[in-house]
Amino acid sequence: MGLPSLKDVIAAIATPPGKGAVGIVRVSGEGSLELVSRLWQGKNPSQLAGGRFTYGAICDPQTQEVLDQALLLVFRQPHSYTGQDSAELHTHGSPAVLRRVLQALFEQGARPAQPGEFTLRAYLNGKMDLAQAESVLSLVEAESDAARRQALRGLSAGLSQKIAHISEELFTLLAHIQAWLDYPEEGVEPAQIQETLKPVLLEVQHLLATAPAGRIAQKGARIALVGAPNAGKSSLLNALLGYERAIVTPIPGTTRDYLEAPLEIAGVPIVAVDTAGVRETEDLIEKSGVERALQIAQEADLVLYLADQSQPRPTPPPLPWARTLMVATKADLPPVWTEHSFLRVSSQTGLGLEALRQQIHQRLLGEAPEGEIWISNERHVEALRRAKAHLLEAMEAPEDLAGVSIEMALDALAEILGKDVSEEVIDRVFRNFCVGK
Ligand SMILES: Nc1nc2c(c(=O)[nH]1)N(C=O)[C@@H](CNc1ccc(C(=O)N[C@@H](CCC(=O)O)C(=O)O)cc1)CN2
Ligand SMILES: Nc1nc2c(ncn2[C@@H]2O[C@H](COP(=O)(O)OP(=O)(O)OP(=O)(O)O)[C@@H](O)[C@H]2O)c(=O)[nH]1
Ligand SMILES: [Mg+2]
Repeated sequence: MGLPSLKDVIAAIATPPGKGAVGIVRVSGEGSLELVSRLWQGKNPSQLAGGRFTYGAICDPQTQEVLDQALLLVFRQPHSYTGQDSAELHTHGSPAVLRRVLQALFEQGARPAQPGEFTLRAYLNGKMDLAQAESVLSLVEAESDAARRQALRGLSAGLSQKIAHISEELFTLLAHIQAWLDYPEEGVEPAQIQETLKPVLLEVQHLLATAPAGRIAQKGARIALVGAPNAGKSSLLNALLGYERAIVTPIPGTTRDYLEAPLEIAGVPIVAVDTAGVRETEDLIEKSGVERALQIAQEADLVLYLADQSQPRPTPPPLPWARTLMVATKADLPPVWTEHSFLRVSSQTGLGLEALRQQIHQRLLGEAPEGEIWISNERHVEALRRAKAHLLEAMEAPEDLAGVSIEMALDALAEILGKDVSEEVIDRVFRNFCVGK
């Protein structure tokens, strides 16, 4: 295995498959401008200023056939995305054109780029750290505004700066401990290990606490609507969606199987799951619907437990209460019971719906402060957990041993930025990229 060579000229189509207004072929590597110039009719790419477009034609050097009229964008190392000489051919966005252009580049000696290889080069050439490269991938995959915001923050080195700051404090402490151990007679004050580590540990814990919100901003959340038959689950689903997705009738037991519908709340993509009303039943179909409902509630990121406040209060089913929002439905009808912990909502009049949306947003993302970096990457979570464990060790350890734990914490933090990581780690990160990125 091993990482691909940095030396080759690599080429790939950077735009998505299919027809588009414009298609882009990316080329990067030492000699890439010279290679492209053999296909280019127009100003000589080797003499173009970096970061500038020029208009011309792409020609097959073997047949002299014009493949397309195009724009050529040139970058000169180190001032490019990859840090190497690079070029982009902006053609008409036709698969037939793009295929031929790529073919001609291969015939001139370029090789197909592997998934993420342009960004891999950017990382290996020091244009970005590993956490930023991962943000590139997150940004490309972002399907919601919340995800886009988070990824962009990571790409702008938000996390990298935080990690660098924490690491600096640890390096300073380490140096102090070393000095104190090495020159005990020089009057070096003993390091205040616990006092120094406490705020650092808090920062790490703070970052870790953003992980659930970060994951939800990135991937979205599943919300289960659960409650007794006729509680108004399907009606609430429809009200949240703004259209009649689920069947609503006055007959208890209308919804028998679960039903999923996508919606967005405050920029977070959500899958709302309407479920069968939970009750004791001998009906085999309904029974498995009820079992499913309870299962879905256990697996959901958030549960809405619905209870009809115009009817005697039902006995609640077993639910993950820490992740459950309690909703009193049919608030337009006179209440038989009231309870402060329940949010009153009417699907019929829309009363309380906005408050419910806010509560949902708050419960899903509330712990993580807006405007700050949120951890959304499992690799980062895992490394931060290790750093935290080593910091806790260091706080317990005698002075002469604390340094070892601090060093291990530093190693874990460095992994996030991709310093001294194995090829396997790098390979695992870039494997998920698309070709051309
Ligand atoms: N056509 C096109 N659009 C694109 C990209 C691209 O590569 N090509 N990008 C890629 O994914 C993103 C933009 N990111 C980029 C980041 C750095 C450089 C770059 O050339 N940086 C140099 C020079 C900067 C300068 O001229 O001031 C550098 O950092 O030294 C280019 C694009 C989004 N849009
Ligand atoms: N007045 C009033 N009636 C409501 C409201 N929400 C639901 N209903 C009525 O309550 C009945 C049951 O509503 P559904 O939404 O089907 O209830 P459900 O919880 O999905 O019921 P199952 O699928 O049987 O478990 C229907 O007749 C609805 O019209 C509300 O906000 N106000
Ligand atoms: Mg229903």
